[in-house]
Amino acid sequence: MNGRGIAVDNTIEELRGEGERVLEPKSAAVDEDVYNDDRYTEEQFMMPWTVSVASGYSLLRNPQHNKGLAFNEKERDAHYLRGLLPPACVSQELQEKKIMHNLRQYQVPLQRYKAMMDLQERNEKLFYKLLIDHVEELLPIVYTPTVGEACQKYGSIFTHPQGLYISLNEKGRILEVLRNWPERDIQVIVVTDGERILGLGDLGCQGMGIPVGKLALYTALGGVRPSACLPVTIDVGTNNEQLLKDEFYIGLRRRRATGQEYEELLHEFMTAVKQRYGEKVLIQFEDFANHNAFELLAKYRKTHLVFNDDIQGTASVVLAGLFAALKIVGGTLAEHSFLFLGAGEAGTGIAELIALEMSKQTKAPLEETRKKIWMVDSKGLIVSSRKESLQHFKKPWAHDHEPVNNLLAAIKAIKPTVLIGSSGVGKTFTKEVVEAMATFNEKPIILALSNPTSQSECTAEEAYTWSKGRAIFASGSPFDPVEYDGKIFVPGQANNAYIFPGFGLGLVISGATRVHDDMLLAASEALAKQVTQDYLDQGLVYPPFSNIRKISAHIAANVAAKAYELGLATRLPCPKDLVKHAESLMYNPVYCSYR
Ligand SMILES: NC(=O)C1=CN([C@@H]2O[C@H](COP(=O)(O)OP(=O)(O)OC[C@H]3O[C@@H](n4cnc5c(N)ncnc54)[C@H](OP(=O)(O)O)[C@@H]3O)[C@@H](O)[C@H]2O)C=CC1
Ligand SMILES: CC(=O)C(=O)O
Ligand SMILES: [Mg+2]
Repeated sequence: MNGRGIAVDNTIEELRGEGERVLEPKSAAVDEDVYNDDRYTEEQFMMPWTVSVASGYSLLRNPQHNKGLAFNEKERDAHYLRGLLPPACVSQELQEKKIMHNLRQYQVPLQRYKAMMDLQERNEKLFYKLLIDHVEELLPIVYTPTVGEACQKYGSIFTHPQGLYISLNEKGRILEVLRNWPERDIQVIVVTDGERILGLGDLGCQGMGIPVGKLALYTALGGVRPSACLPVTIDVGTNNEQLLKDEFYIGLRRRRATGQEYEELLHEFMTAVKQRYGEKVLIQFEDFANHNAFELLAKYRKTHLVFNDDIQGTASVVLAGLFAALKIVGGTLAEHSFLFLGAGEAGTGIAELIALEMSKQTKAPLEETRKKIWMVDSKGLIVSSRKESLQHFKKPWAHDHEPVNNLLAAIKAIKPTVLIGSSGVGKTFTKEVVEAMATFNEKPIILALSNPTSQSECTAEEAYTWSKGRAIFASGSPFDPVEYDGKIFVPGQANNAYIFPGFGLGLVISGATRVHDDMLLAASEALAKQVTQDYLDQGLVYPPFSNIRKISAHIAANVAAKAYELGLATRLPCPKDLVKHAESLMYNPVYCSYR
């Protein structure tokens, strides 16, 4: 809020008590230095004045309440806006039309990103209205792939802070830092430490673009109120040499803290969050490196409402895509075999959920169903002879087999029906790889999950062309439809953005206190049900994002139902119609009328 307010309010009353000067608006003549700005120098201390009643000039600069030219005549009179706006009064629809027109003039995606972030800071309702009404066009801007570039350049494009930065400097004072955030009723926190931002590696403090983007989707796609969302970046340093040398870098200039120093900061954060916001705040871990991600999830899932989007959200979205894909290619999960390129958070998280679902369907033990799933990491196929040296999360996937040192050889040896890319390395599904998949599968299922687009294992065009139009393809970042052999192929977007907004909404509306794996399965089923025969006929295994709010309501309802069934819900009794209930609670960014 701007410091040149016209109202005297509680804040000022408090300051009055502290013996500070009081603003008297009536005396604010233009030639008078009422704020004493001229008098103060950098060496002297002064109070940063603010007002808390949003009216007049400060109302126009309050993103939650600002409507810009959409303030009507009555509101302009009642709220001291006369003269602060040009005479035209316009509708929200016209504002949307204008912004879309302006956005489309920008050729560079990053310019669109900046324009969207500026809008979010200026007029929140218009930002969300735009995002909801133009979701397919704007998702690639506020989310992958453009958000990746924004994080890489965050320091140079930084104009105003978004979210909460908690660095090692704040150790011992994290609760105090949380109290600095203006909102008290937080329902969802997305937190990163910036170490594995998409497939772009360690971006340190500049990873903030990800929690900000994910939470924008929580609101636009899942209907969680923006004021209930808190983006957090934990800055423990960065090992990215380029950023450490970059004069515009916004984070701590030190190498990453590890071990006890890291754990203590994270523990203080987790404790402070519960203390400040209670038991039912959802903490979504996002884009942590795998050496921390699995441990954080295992440690805090017993004491907090936590969800790792990369491990669990991705698993749920891929399983949903597989449910739909099986309707096209036939067979049950257990009748298929799976090969992953990349055995990290995404890869092993997906594999574990597939194995769990297979085990539920066939009643076979998990150790058996896991044997249908194979993984290749940077050292080749994960096999028993490597077990000793493997990270703990890879061990369940070390099956008996000769060593195989590359993907193509592994495909030829395993003959999978499903190939999933989750290595973060682009262009790894080569022509030979896709052709090999198409040799022994009539309809190979190929998912190139790595983000952003530059890291995608292959493009949609490559998948369709090299498989001669036979691949069932989806990718983490979006690709345009492809024409091959006179037919249009529409690739799906296998991205956890389908899951986490509805999943989180389900937890919030049921008042869930813990996340259970069965809730992930419930989310997958709900999403897969939204893939109609029409979409399947086009080879689409995910519904279009244009229906996402309806989809999210169904996911939320299924997740909430599971929470009630498992006795993990606290908002009792369970509403009769959970879909309607979810829909009724979704944030709707239409302008309010001001008295
Ligand atoms: N579409 C979606 O919704 C999501 C997509 N992703 C994307 O998935 C990617 C991976 O994320 P995540 O699993 O968290 O990352 P991790 O770092 O946890 O895992 C990466 C894995 O890839 C392996 N790998 C790296 N390079 C190669 C290579 N050249 N050949 C074979 N394997 C390799 C690594 O092997 P090693 O262990 O040997 O180093 C590791 O097993 C990212 O691009 C991310 O954006 C992630 C979450 C959701
Ligand atoms: C989509 C996502 O969460 C990732 O790429 O990390
Ligand atoms: Mg992620």
